[in-house]
Amino acid sequence: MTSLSLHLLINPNAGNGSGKKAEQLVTAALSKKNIPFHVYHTEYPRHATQLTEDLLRHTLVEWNDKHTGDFPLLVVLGGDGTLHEVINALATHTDIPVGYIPCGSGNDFARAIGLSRKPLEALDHLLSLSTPDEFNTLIYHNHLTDESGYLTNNLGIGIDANIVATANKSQAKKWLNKLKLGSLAYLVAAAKVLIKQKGFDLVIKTSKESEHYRNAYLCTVTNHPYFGGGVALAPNADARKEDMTLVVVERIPLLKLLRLVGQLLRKKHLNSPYVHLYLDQQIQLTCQSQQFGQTDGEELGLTTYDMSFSTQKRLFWL
Ligand SMILES: Nc1ncnc2c1ncn2[C@@H]1O[C@H](COP(=O)(O)OP(=O)(O)OP(=O)(O)O)[C@@H](O)[C@H]1O
Repeated sequence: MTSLSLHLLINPNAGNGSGKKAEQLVTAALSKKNIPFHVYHTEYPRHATQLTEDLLRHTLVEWNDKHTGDFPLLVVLGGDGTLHEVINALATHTDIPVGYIPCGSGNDFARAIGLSRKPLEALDHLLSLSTPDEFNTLIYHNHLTDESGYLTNNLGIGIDANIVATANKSQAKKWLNKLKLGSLAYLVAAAKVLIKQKGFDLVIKTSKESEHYRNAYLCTVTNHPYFGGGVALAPNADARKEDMTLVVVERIPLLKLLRLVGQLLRKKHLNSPYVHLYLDQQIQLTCQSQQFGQTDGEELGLTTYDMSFSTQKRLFWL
């Protein structure tokens, strides 16, 4: 078995404080097992990026099964947002493996790859491995700004991103977070913007087809089934496969929309004529009106889009 030295990058606030609890459990278990570890806490948004870049300069190395001594493994304790920052900081270092102990609110990536959301079970799994494994991450390139980004989950334009932006702005989120009811803020935000979100013009292109939607409501490019904390939007998507999944949902009247939400929660939405699914290794989308966007649950703001997507394999210690 590979001997490891663990570098635990912890967001104590993830999952309304679950990060802190996970830290206590994990560090106690590691001390008991005499496994060496170092702890780094994120103190504010984007701090995980900075901490990873520091570790990249001094500590982290590419995977090599001939490595002598303890292999320095970066392990993220946080939610999808913290993992997103780490993966982006290591974007050009795909052979540096990343371990993960999920303790966020949504934990969609963990759900997708079948990783336990119980910290000690995830730790046991991590310690049972002797080599890393490859999973696909998504890369988006924004042709308007010439920027690229890496995703473990999805990029969404429209209602999902509007909900994220509205929840983050709301005063209610602050006190709901204090009451450990942060997820309720998203439900409240959803109720607020479900009708407010108007249909928008969207052009999509894959290697096989192109389509012009005049009344899009949700447009999500994803690597795996889940979004929004366990909603199986693209039930057949798989982070081990090269194909990405694009889901477009059309804006429909409220009653039909509520019915569709019910179908979505029962995984019956793919039968709806208003839901369109594309599986491809090349996806391009253009939206010329300003719409909310989100990447792995983090806000992209209110902007226009001309983006192409591809996948990239990276090593995870999972
Ligand atoms: N100490 C901190 N205080 C406030 N925000 C932080 C802190 N550390 C990290 N963050 C930010 O918090 C955001 C959310 O964190 P994270 O995704 O880990 O938890 P979550 O939102 O509860 O989980 P999920 O994304 O799975 O729903 C991240 O974008 C990160 O930048």
